[in-house]
Amino acid sequence: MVKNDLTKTNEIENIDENNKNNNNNDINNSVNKDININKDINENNIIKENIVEIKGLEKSYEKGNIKALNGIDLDIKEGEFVSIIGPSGSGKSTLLNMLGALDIADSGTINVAGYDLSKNKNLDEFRSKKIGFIFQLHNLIPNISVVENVEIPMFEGKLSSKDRRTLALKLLDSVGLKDKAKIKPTKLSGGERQRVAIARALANDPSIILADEPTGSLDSRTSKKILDQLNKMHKEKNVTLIMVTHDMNVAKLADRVIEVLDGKILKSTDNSLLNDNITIEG
Ligand SMILES: Nc1ncnc2c1ncn2[C@@H]1O[C@H](COP(=O)(O)OP(=O)(O)OP(=O)(O)O)[C@@H](O)[C@H]1O
Repeated sequence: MVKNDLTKTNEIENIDENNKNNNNNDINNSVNKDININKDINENNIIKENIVEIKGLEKSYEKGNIKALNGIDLDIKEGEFVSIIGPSGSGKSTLLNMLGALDIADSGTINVAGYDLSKNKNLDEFRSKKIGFIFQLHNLIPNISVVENVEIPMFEGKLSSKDRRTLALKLLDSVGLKDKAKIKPTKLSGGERQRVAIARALANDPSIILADEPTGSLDSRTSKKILDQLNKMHKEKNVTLIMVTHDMNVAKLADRVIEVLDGKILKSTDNSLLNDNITIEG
């Protein structure tokens, strides 16, 4: 009996010891998990630096009578998808033009992809190497072929003509238009032209794509295709995407929606967690 009791006590002690070890393991695992989570956050912080830093940006037209931007403060992280929304005349396009160095601010600072755009220096280099533009009126050149349009931004680089053509065809393939490469843009539909504009915007492997109303003139089915393309490109290439739109349903697809009013940022809404499993409605 005594022996049995002793054995039992030993067994209970062993079980207790095992439980203690298991509990310690659980605690260690959860501590390790926490450390890993913190490491991810730290790693994310290292990877996702600000690619855009804007402070107190102001821009007036008509000798100061029209205040298009009235003190914009905005940071955008590398690889972020941001939409800018607001009523007509609120300053959206002016802000996008500043981001692409298509216009110069009156005051404030604007730093994009390591270039200080307030300094008015190396802006051609910045535009050709760092930025891809997509406009509502896609600006394709009508009298050259689709593939030649896509090659235009590549002339700044060092690719041979053969490599330019190969890359342009690959980009057209990625937007589903390889078979239209040899025809003139005038023979394409609005949606197809916009997809060519997306391919062309990617041609110089930019850090940032600036899109001004990329679906503005398109029907909802074609808009869906364009938005799918933009989303795909943003996710696969980790390109920072900044898109101006009037349409809140389109704006909400972004990680963050910036609402602009009277040249100022009214509100910034983070959608990144909501949009992880997003499907775009046609
Ligand atoms: N080149 C210019 N010369 C004079 N005024 C301008 C110029 N560009 C913009 N503006 C004015 O600056 C303000 C902001 O214009 P902006 O084009 O940025 O607005 P928006 O929000 O993009 O408008 P929309 O949605 O109608 O395109 C408007 O009052 C506009 O009339």
